[in-house]
Amino acid sequence: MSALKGIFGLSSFRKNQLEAINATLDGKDVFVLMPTGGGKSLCYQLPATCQTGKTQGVTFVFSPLIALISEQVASLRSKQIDAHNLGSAITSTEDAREAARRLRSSAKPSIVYITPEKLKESAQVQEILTDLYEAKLLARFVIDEAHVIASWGRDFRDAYTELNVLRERYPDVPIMALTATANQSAIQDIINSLSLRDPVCLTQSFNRSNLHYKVCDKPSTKKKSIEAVAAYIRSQHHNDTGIVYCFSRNDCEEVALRLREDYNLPARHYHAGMDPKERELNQVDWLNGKYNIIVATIAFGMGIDKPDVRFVIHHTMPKSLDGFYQETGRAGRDGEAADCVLFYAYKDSISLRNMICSDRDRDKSLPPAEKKRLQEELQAVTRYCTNNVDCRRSLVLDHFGEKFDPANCHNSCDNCCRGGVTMEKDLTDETLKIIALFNEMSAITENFTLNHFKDVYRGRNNLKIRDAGHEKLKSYASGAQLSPEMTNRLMSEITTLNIFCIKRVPVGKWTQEYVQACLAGTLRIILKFKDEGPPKGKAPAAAKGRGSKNGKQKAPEAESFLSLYRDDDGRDEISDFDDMDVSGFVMEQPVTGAAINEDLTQSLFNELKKLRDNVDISY
Ligand SMILES: Nc1ncnc2c1ncn2[C@@H]1O[C@H](COP(=O)(O)OP(=O)(O)OP(=O)(O)O)[C@@H](O)[C@H]1O
Repeated sequence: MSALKGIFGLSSFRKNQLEAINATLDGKDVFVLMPTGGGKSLCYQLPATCQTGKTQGVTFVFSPLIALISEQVASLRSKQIDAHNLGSAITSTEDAREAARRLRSSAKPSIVYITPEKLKESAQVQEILTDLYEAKLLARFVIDEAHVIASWGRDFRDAYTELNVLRERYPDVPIMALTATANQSAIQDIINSLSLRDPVCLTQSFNRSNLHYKVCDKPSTKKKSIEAVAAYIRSQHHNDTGIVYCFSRNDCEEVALRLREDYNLPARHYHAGMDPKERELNQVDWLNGKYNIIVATIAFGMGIDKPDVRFVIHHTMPKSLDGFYQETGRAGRDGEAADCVLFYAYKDSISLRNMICSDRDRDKSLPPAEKKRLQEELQAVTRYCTNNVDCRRSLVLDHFGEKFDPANCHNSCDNCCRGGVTMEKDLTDETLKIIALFNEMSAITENFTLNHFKDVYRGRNNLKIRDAGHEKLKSYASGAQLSPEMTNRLMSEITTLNIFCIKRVPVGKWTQEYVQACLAGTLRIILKFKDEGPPKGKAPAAAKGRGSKNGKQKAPEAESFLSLYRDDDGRDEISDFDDMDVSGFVMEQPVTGAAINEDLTQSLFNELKKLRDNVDISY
């Protein structure tokens, strides 16, 4: 307790911190699962300052990012804690050399940070550890961001999985593993991989009760979408600190510039492609409050610990719910209310999907299993965005295997705030009709837009339909009884399920979007809708009023989902996700409508009919 106050300047422990500290001081292995911003660092930083534990000496912390390490070391040194950075495999800084010298001297540091790669590749580090072990001067090993051990694909870090050598080579040293993102099977993988012995498992809800979630329709042009972001910030968070996440580097720069120049908002950009000095300056200026708003790619995230972030806006949807949780996890770390607003556009999910499938930006193709995993992650986040019924909190937590009672949301997400009675509708028959219509249309027309397809399905009668002779088709108007909202939700679901996909073809400055068939599924299509009643609560604006002049909530200017297809030719600005910050994806050539064998389609159809009662997938 005296260290908590005297060194860290804190008055009380948060949930599970004291238990973790006592367990490691008692020489036990510990697994800690705490939500983002929960205070994991203290669980090992405080014991590192104690010389009363069962094991004495240096605490070694394995951390994935050198930037994160530098910040932690600087923050500990500012508290007069003897912390050092032993560095990464690729850097050999003066700091790292000094750390090695100190570890060999009699004045050993309390806590040393290192990347797993450095341990794997440096004979010198291995030698130092062996010497310390023999002298009984290793207090504990700490594996921060331990979910990396259980991650695969792009997040895979060979050296993380090889941390099992710690238990093999230094069996008497207690290990603590910490993470904010792991479901039950990942937890087990971590425990097995590190050979933790009868670990004290301290897990708690992933729920961040002070974060308020909302999804808004993203306007179809960049200008309008930036206007919507600016309107939201000005009306809800004027003068507040926040982060705007964009997918591409170009977007970051443009959004920050427009916010500054057109809306007089103090914004700067941050992405991995910037000059490192300028990037660091923008980060430091934001941390110090010189600018309130940072417009960033996901390069800005893990380890960002500014307590008073009052809003996180996704100008582009994230690629996964894990990413969404991590990124929104930067908000409200002081425990005060904060808003997480995601601007969703169907076209963004199509662009991201095309990227996952694209060979661009990659030297070699991703293995099919990896591509599939990325697509599934995107499907999950797309469903989160299009679901306007279920509690957002429960949707996010369900992703981590946690059951959350929406009654405990207390109207702090947009869906819980909406009134009305939830109804479930089995739309399997409608899906069959859509597939039938698609087959009839693609037999006489090579390319058609989703907008046009919807018009035919809903039985509209315009010149374009008559010119193509689509009003004469057997399945014309087969969806006439569905509301526009249901039609949109259903079309989105069909695309999410890969029954249809959208082919985007650049035509000069524009992109044409055409519907294509991918595969016919054997699924039941059940969607929930809300029978709108009076709203149950105000739309979440958790930190609403803070700095807002009149406290009135002005809804962000947003267009409806339908408006994305208002231009009948499916025209849209060409996405400039080409400069995204993540590396690579592989493109699967979509099957064209014309290429689909009719017999095959018919048999898939029959299968769908046959199996529909056996498979029940509800969303
Ligand atoms: N007992 C406490 N009382 C008050 N504030 C605390 C306490 N413990 C930690 N904090 C503060 O909470 C913030 C988040 O802590 P920390 O960076 O350790 O989170 P984390 O769990 O590592 O989160 P993430 O996984 O998102 O990085 C920090 O600003 C820290 O100072």
